[in-house]
Amino acid sequence: MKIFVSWPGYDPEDEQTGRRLVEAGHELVLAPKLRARTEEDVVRLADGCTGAIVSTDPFTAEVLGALPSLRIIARVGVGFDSIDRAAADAHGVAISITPGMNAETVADHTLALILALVRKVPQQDASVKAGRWERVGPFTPSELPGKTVGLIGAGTIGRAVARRLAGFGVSICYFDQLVDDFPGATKLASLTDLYARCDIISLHVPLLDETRHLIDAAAIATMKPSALIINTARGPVVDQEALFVALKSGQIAGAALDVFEAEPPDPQAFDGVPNLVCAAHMGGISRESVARMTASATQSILDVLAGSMPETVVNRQTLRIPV
Ligand SMILES: NC(=O)C1=CN([C@@H]2O[C@H](COP(=O)(O)OP(=O)(O)OC[C@H]3O[C@@H](n4cnc5c(N)ncnc54)[C@H](O)[C@@H]3O)[C@@H](O)[C@H]2O)C=CC1
Ligand SMILES: O=CC(=O)O
Repeated sequence: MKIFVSWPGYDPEDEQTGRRLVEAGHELVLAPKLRARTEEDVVRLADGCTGAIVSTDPFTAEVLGALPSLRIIARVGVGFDSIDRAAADAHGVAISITPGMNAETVADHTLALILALVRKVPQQDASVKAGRWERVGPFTPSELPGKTVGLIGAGTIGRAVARRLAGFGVSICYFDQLVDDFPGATKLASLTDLYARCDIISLHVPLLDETRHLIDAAAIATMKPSALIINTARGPVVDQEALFVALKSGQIAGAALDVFEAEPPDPQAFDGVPNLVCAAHMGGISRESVARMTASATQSILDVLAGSMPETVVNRQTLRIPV
């Protein structure tokens, strides 16, 4: 069977991944490395394929309707908001993810972004390289002990972030309707409460209808002027335009974005936006996590196409047509 591969971490010669698929009799259809693929790109490139190993390519209802051979989409990662689950259920397309394989990586990245903001690392880097030696002044950093960190979403990644923060002398609170048991962190009854109390607000929710633009102009207006926002969840959880307006006016103190409303973002959007640290959706990426996730996605493809339904398939209970 033909397997569409657009995940950039895929090595067709690797013994744990590409070679295993070929040895099992499958043919790899390697997508060209594009900055972003449109729905038309996916339909054209994955035409006739039975499996797909992907990152954030759009698998909308239209795309799924146009790819009738497809039986499994293996999402390398955990957030599968780029795949229309209801349409996949209706068309009998299994969606697998790689649970728990990049959570610690995202938590490391979140701490890196928090520390970069608090310690003003990017500004110091630019200043030293420009031949300056500014130690006390506008770039004087702050410190973490004594600060209050608010986690929105206390699932796998939120908790991994909290474990790391435990050594920094901060108070940790969180908002997550589904989580009551979170030793070392205080549950808050509302987001309003969290915005009012926290110095650092870190997002760890999936992108859902109710989390789209969770942080908007109205939410930002209730935060402390010293607040820092860190988004390693999904770009549309934050109203990016409202955030940039707030940073420019000094309504809040800084932000770090690993994810953007459109990826890759238009660099012109950053013009004149101060105290913004950016990364290229790198939260879940490390040498180690890429190897783990790619092997897991490969295994899911092999299992499903051999007729079994592994636990990595998130819609195994709701598929309306058996794969
Ligand atoms: N930047 C990156 O590379 C990566 C980003 N992610 C993103 O991080 C998200 C979280 O991942 P996990 O922690 O593994 O997911 P998870 O499912 O373990 O935890 C998510 C938590 O969010 C909570 N939640 C859902 N809606 C909420 C709301 N409206 N308000 C407050 N809490 C809410 C849930 O109850 C759950 O406890 C993923 O869905 C994905 O979008 C994940 C991996 C890598
Ligand atoms: O964005 C990455 C993921 O694992 O989700």
